[in-house]
Amino acid sequence: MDFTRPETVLDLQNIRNELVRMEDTIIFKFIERSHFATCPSVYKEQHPGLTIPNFEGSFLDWALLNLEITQSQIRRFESPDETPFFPDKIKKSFLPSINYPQILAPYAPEVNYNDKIKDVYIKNIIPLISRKDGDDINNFGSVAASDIECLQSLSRRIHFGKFVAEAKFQSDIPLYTKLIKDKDVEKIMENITNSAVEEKILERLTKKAEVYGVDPTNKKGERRITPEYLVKIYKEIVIPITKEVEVEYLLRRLED
Ligand SMILES: O=C(O)C(=O)C[C@]1(C(=O)O)C=C[C@@H](O)C=C1
Repeated sequence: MDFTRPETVLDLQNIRNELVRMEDTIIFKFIERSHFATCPSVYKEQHPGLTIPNFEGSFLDWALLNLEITQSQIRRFESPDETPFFPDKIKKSFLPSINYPQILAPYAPEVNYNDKIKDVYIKNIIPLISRKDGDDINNFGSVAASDIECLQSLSRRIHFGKFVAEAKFQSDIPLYTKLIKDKDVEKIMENITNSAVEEKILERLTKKAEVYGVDPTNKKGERRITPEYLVKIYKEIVIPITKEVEVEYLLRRLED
């Protein structure tokens, strides 16, 4: 997807193709995380043995924040498809800015579901994809590094809802203008929902998890990711939060 060419970015078919490609990224990131135990200590603030000088948050927060500070300096978050977890703490790059054309509405960076994504990832996704319950002291760094990759992939996928929403708005401006003026959240939700597309996604994910989730040379047929869990994560978390992003983006679309 070329963010310097708005016509390609707002083509709903192109957006959906990009979402399909992101499924592969997310599955492989989950498979990486599945080699480790749940490691609850990584997510606790001020955890004994894992306290970080002059820092209030968890080990994961510290790692994610410091990575984002570095990534912001190489312009990661200038790209309209990237949303930081620490928008107030990232820095300006020393590189010249890339002048991306304005594709989304100016308030788009304020539509940020990363706190919710991080919460639900820790509470609901980690228990489904980890190898076993418990801490694994020697792997805290690897776990945090793997979590960051899972979180950034989920965040990019879910916030792509902004492009979907903009494309849908452009495809029927009179309809969405009316619904937005009426603040009719239910009707907006109904209009952005395409159940056939959702079903196709879940069907495809089942197949992908069956193929990618198992090492074909493993005689025991052990699974690294199960189709049921992957479908559950998409059905109950990824798609619903993407739709929340779409609705929040649309509700503000008539702002000056
Ligand atoms: O493809 C769309 O039209 C979207 O809005 C994206 C998405 C998704 O999250 O994958 C969300 C809502 C639709 O019901 C179908 C799919």
